[in-house]
Amino acid sequence: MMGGGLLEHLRTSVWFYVAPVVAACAPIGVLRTYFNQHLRRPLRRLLPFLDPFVTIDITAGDSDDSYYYESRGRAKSSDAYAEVLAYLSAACSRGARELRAEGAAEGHGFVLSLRQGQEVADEFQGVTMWWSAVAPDQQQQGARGCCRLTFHERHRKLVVDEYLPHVRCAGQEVTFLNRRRRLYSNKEGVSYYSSSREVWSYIDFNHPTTFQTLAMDPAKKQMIMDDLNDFRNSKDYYRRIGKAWKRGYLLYGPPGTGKSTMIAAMANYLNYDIYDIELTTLSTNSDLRKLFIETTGKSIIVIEDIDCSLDLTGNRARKGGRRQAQADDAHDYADPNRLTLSGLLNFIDGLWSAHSGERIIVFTTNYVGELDPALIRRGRMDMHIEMSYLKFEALKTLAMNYLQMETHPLFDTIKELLDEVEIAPADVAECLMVSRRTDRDAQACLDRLIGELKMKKEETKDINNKKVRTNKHRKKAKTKANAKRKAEA
Ligand SMILES: Nc1ncnc2c1ncn2[C@@H]1O[C@H](COP(=O)(O)OP(=O)(O)OP(=O)(O)O)[C@@H](O)[C@H]1O
Ligand SMILES: [Mg+2]
Repeated sequence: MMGGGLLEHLRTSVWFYVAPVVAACAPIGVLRTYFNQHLRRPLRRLLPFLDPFVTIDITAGDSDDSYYYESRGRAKSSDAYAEVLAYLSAACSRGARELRAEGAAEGHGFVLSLRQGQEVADEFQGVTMWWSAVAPDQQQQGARGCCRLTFHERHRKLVVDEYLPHVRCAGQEVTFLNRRRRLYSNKEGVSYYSSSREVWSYIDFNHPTTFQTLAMDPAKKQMIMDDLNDFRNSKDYYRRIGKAWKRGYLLYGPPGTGKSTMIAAMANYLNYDIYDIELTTLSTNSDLRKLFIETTGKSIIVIEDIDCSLDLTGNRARKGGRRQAQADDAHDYADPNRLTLSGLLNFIDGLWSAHSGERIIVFTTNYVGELDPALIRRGRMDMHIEMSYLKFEALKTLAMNYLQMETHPLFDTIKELLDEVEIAPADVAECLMVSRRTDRDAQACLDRLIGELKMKKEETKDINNKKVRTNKHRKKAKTKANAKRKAEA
């Protein structure tokens, strides 16, 4: 009765006839506004019941927007996109049927990635995630392609808190392994306002040396490799104890014993870049500071022949006690217009704490005794490695490198000679160099080495004889002088 009354009432209203016409003719925009204002929210609440899947797009970025992102503390989206692509390439592309191949930065291999439109599934903690490579929308100007992740709503927390960080981390690792490594050298005329491009120049680093080809005591070699491994895997440890993630190595020994070769082996072992600092081209502490700031993580910073680099050696030790040295430090560092030992120490200790990423610093020297103890104390240079003259075990490595031989009848003679003679690996390497690898050539190389060792033995004998003669002479002269003094008394 009441319903009939209402209908009657509406029929008398003009809107009863006009409203459907208005609705039919209403512009789509009006309907859309009505939908957005009144219907969208309730429908969205219904959506998870109908479609429980969530998607996240990681978009290809613009290489010019780095300042924007860095200034807001966010990673460039292109970085994240590249990392996701790298991750997918390594982790999931085996399951995909349509792939894209790009030449790898090193070697003759290819890096595979998903072709646009391809989908792959990835398992993480027993949960399946779906990835697809989405092509940019051709209709939209400036649209970019993206990697789209789809997962069930109930795994949202797992994806945001654990899966995506895992993807980025693994992607960074793959990108790092695929990159070309670099050997940087500092340019001249660095100022504090120079950009990183003006501070460092680089070439690709393709040194073939590995720990396997490095000739030295096998136990010592293993110890160094273990130490590097521990360092590489100790991110959490360094964070827990509140120290910068860095480690210092001092390599010392006579010329040609493999100090520079060891640095190349370290870089190859860790897959790090090398920053080679030539201190003599710098004039102030600020220049040095700038150089350090512009290094990246996962790198080895090298200062070769530190004993020859400016006046950074034993001055402080000679000047007086510890107190005097500290006073000198303060004075030196206060003077930014000079390059000083205290400036260098300060950068090694302090500056890195502010840097993220692991760094290794290596000093090399031929004269360890002449260095200021402050420069090489434990904590600054954590490990002191002596690169010594060649011993028989290390010779076997060189024989393998140069002649591809594990043993030879002449090895016994060589072993005996090596026990008596000091010879640098570089000199032995010279003897073993041969253009053709026939047995006859190998024999000739070993003969050459034996000749060289015998010659050195004679030289050593001569030197020792001379020393004995001089000592005898000195002793005689001393006794004579004492006797004369006694007689006079
Ligand atoms: N321990 C070693 N193992 C393998 N090769 C070596 C070794 N030491 C030297 N060599 C060979 O000798 C060459 C010179 O060695 P390297 O430059 O590493 O010596 P260094 O100790 O850095 O000398 P310097 O003190 O003069 O800088 C290397 O290119 C390498 O071929
Ligand atoms: Mg060297």
